[in-house]
Amino acid sequence: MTFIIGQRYFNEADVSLGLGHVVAQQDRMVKLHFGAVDEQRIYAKDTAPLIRFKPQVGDAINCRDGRVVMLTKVTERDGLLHFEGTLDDSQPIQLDETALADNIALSQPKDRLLNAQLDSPKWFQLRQDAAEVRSQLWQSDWYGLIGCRTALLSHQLYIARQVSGRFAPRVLLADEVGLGKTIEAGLIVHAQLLNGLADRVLFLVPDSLVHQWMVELLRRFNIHASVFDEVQCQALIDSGYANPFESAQQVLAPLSLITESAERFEQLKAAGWDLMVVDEAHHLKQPEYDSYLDSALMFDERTLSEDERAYAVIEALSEVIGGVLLLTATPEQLGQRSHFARLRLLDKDRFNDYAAFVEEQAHFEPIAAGVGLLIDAQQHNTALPLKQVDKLLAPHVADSVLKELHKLAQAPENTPAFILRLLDQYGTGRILFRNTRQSVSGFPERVLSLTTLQAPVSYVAMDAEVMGLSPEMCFQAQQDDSQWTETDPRIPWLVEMLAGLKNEKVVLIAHHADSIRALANRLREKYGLHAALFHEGMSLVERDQAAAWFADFEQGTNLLLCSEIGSEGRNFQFARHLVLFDLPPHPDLLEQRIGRLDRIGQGREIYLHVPIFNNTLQLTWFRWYHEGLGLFERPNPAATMLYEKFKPSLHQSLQAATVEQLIQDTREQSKQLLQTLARGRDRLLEYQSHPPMAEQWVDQAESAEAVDTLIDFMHRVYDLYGVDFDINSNGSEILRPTEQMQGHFPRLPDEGMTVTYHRHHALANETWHYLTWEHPMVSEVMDMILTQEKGNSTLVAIQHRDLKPGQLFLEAHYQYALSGRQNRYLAGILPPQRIRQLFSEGGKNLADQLDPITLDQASQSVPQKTAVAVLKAKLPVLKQLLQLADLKIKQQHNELIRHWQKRVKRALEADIVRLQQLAELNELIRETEIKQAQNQLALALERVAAMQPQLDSLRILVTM
Ligand SMILES: Nc1ncnc2c1ncn2[C@@H]1O[C@H](COP(=O)(O)OP(=O)(O)OP(=O)(O)O)[C@@H](O)[C@H]1O
Repeated sequence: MTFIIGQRYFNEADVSLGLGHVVAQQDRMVKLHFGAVDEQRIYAKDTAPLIRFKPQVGDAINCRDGRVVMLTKVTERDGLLHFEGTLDDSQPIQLDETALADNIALSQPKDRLLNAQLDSPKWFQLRQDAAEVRSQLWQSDWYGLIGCRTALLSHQLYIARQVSGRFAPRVLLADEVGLGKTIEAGLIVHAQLLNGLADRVLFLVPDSLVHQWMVELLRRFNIHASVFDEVQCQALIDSGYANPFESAQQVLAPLSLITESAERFEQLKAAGWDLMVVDEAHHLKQPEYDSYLDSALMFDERTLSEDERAYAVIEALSEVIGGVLLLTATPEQLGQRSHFARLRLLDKDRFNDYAAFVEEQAHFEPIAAGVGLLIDAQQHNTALPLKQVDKLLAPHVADSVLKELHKLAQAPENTPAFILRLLDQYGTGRILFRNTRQSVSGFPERVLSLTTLQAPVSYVAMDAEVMGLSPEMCFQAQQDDSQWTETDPRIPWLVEMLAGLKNEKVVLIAHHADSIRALANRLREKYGLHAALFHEGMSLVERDQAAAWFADFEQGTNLLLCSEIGSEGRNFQFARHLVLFDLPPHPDLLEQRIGRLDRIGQGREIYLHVPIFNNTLQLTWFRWYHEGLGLFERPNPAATMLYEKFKPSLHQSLQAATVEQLIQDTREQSKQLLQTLARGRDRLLEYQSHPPMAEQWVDQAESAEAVDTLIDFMHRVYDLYGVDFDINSNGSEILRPTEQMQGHFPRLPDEGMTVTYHRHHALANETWHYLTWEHPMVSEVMDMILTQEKGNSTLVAIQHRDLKPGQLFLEAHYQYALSGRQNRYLAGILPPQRIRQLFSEGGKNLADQLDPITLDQASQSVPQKTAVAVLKAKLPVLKQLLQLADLKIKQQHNELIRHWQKRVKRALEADIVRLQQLAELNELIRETEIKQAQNQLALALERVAAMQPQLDSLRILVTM
């Protein structure tokens, strides 16, 4: 489309915005102002959902100054429409399209009906059904959460539903490795986008995960995030963008893009975002230095390390961006204090005192115990132990909560709601979510396969402490000529093991990229083994190519050699053998490594192959990880705390007796700590992140999918729009455009496409499009149906025993819809309202007596010629009935608006009261959240007051 400033367009996806005009355009973007709702919107030119408004000679058009002009001539000059016409008093007038009113309605069912432009009843029916379905979708709590290509897993659905309904949510998603934080974040973003709670979303991820994120967002969530790197930024600047980040709505960028360039950071900060997602947030390290937010110092390399700068830029961004999702599987990797620092990014006021934070955790235990007793009683269907619970809670909760507890004696069915309230008010649940393997079942067994090897003489000669956990690196640093790969026995051990595993895929991780490079050379040169490599010395594209080569089961390699960066975020669950070529220097890193294979979708047991040198520090660490913490069997939530404590001893070369003591102490303290955590913090976190009732949500979500209704609806759409569809026996359908197609059909490529409506097929066949009520094709089809004129005027015959033949009725459907930004969220409370009127020839409104279903069932189509004849014969009476319909709606208008305002007030006030109550008890409720909710209410009431009826469709019914 070519856009000229001043041209007038409708947004076909939201006609309630009124008639917009082009105010600016640049390269691929166009900006419109919609005067009726005073909003600016920016669109990509090639996908803009805009329809040019082109009135014709004979049309009466409304001008901005309120005058109405009957058009006698329409011409185009320099891209703008010029009109000649007459005013009411027959005065001639000339004007151009810039003078048109902003609130012109798009479809004109009245004109079409009176001009005998009648559509078949099928079109009318489709239009009514689309309006009904859309209204239900917008009211559904599941809208945005069940249309993604993901299995419906209760722990993810629960978190996503909790978070996605909030304004500007700020949370830490901290599920254990591989439990689906990316999926949870994707669901939250998707639902926020669909519900109009966010438009501009920024994803900042480690360099090595950019490609994987891009693919997951697109493949699972239909989110087309634009990937930004330095080259892309420069290209956009060269093409005229002052700020490259303003060119796209959803941006995915490596965090390094802004930590390495002050200019890019400032641009990103100025680009305005609703929501920011930061992956692998454990890398953010709060600087100790005070004025680190000073932008001149932030980028001075002498002041901050890379991880500290990462923290500083995210802190600066989180001060200007409302919604923030931080993702990390290992929140405590750098210790409790650094965990606290990340919570501080989400809420500075709340997390300003570390000592208080630590102290607070101690009170979680009695509350968790109380919640536990209630949940147990629920699950086993036994009497609620109210006295016991009262005793536990009384010292820690408000009196109002205890009162509610006592009421459960009379109304035990309110227990689940009470538990939720308790969790909501007395934990970190609103801000921190963490699911663990213990609370989410179905993970594979881990099988440890340990091989102890004699260290080569050259290693033994080195000082154990200096040698550390990667002896080969230490050796190499001291040698010029000989290579460690020539003597290291791990290599022949590896080759032999690989030979035994034949066609299995194997991931090998070592701490250093140099170890990986040397190992790859040796395997290739001496043994003819070609492995894929994945390390920080490679470009992002090279890494993605290597991962893809490894993932290819037909022509790919079976061995992937990764440095530690391969141990984060990547999906390698198609493999089940992991070689730990060395041990990482932190228990969380070990968990990250194992998590590449031990993640959702694994399905089979995984094998951990660990070669360890006797008589080295490696053995001490192995025993400490294994016998002390049990880390090769399952994650250990106490590991970080114990690491902090025992770190000094672990780094020393130790006598055998001291090692035994160290391991015994670790084991005992781990046991105690785990028990304490399981009673307090972790238990509460577990309930908050995945309460038992979440299981039922999966069933609810499944029934909200309404797959059969969708299939029926889409089949009618294909029939009417001329799209060819073939149903296959494998659960898919093939859609193809045809010559008979009625204009453009959204998202249907010329070559056709394979689709499925079923989740299990969609998960198994990633090349098929997964059509759901939330899929862009389906949403755009509904937009198309509801905004085009087709189906807004029809005539049918009806045969019904209660209705005498020869009568005529006029059915008019008016629609009231909210307009403006966030209308989707409000639309959840007040979806587009349809007012139906049904008049007899005598002007009696029979809408309540004759419901639409009865009429639909009794109706038959009428040949076009007959319909036109009836219409002509009844024109005078129809005109009167149309006037009557308008009059009636005007009479009801104020009453309707008041009624809807009450409804909106009731819903939004309940939210505000709940937040205020929570704020008294739980500091995690932010003042801004309450203010936002109050502003939202004021805005909503204004929006409701501004609603105007639009005549949507008309049907004439003639009885036989
Ligand atoms: N609901 C789901 N449906 C289908 N696949 C899923 C689902 N949840 C997770 N997965 C798959 O499981 C793997 C792990 O999920 P994800 O990457 O979201 O976990 P994570 O917690 O972010 O992992 P990490 O801690 O390694 O960053 C991915 O391959 C993901 O696609």
